[in-house]
Amino acid sequence: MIGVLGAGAFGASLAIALGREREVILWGRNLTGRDLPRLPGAVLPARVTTTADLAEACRADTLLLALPMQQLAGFARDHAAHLTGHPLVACCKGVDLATGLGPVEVLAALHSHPAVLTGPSFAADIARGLPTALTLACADDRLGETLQHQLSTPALRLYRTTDVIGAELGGALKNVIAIAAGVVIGAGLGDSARAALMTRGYAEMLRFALAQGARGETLAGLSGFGDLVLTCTSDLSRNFRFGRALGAGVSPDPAQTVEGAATAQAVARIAAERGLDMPVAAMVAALAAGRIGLSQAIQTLLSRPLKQE
Ligand SMILES: NC(=O)C1=CN([C@@H]2O[C@H](COP(=O)(O)OP(=O)(O)OC[C@H]3O[C@@H](n4cnc5c(N)ncnc54)[C@H](O)[C@@H]3O)[C@@H](O)[C@H]2O)C=CC1
Ligand SMILES: O=C(CO)COP(=O)(O)O
Repeated sequence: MIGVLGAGAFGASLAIALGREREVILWGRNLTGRDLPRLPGAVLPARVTTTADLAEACRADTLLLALPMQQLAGFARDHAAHLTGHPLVACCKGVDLATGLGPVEVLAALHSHPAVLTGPSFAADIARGLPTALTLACADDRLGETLQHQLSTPALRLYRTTDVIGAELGGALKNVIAIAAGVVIGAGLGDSARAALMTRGYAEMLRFALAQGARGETLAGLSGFGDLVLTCTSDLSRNFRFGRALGAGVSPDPAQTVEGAATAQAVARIAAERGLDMPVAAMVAALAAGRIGLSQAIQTLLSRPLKQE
């Protein structure tokens, strides 16, 4: 039995996808019956049971944590007694603002080798049974292989890596670049500018991740390049839409989970501390926090010194 903790859009979609193949229990703190308010119209398969009782959900063996990144540390701390010892798979994308840690490091006190599931995967697509491929990263490759088989379905193909840092940073950083891509489109700068921004943004992702010990090929894979392309080019992305609203000078929807906004603050701070050049992340952090306006943000990007690619 697989437990999915968090019944927002992504947790619900994973429960639907996995529940087509095997027994799943879906936990949400406000879950009532089988209603999925973050995934309107989606229906849970019969093999998915639902609960608002965390102890009941934690009778499952493997636990998938599909919570917003900035809630993960508090959740792990508050519910350590239920979570400790289970194989844990973090399904969130971001960097914890308070500590600068990724999801796997945040969960490290609860299991010796937490895993992370990341890559190009809109909840709406997953729930409809549309195909995609994801990265399952676990430092313990034997556990990673077990999880890979447990969590793969005919529509969800999981590729395995032991490069946890690379996988989680790819997922975290692509959201920051997606906000910037949204700004470019919202401000009417065009598709060519977006492609340039994505390319320079990818260079930033790689620079930051390599400095934290990631492998370059992980960033070039599903969890980095793959998710960057998806998120920077689709209206389904909340990070892209958030940036597009900023670029168009309208207020973003405050009800949406936009991981890249807090992650940009964390990444910009770490980059400044370590002397890493991350102009796109710094711009997104300043714009999202209201420290600079739109014209200054665009000017910052366009006035970078001329240098070798
Ligand atoms: N929606 C998507 O297409 C995808 C989302 N993700 C990632 O999944 C993570 C979750 O995102 P979504 O499910 O989309 O967000 P969401 O906003 O749809 O749902 C978040 C859920 O977490 C619950 N929650 C928030 N704080 C909590 C807490 N302290 N304790 C218990 N429950 C809490 C909320 O009640 C809500 O049900 C994010 O890190 C996101 O980047 C990853 C891939 C795709
Ligand atoms: O991570 C995602 C797709 O892989 C979802 O992106 P958003 O959080 O921007 O909607």
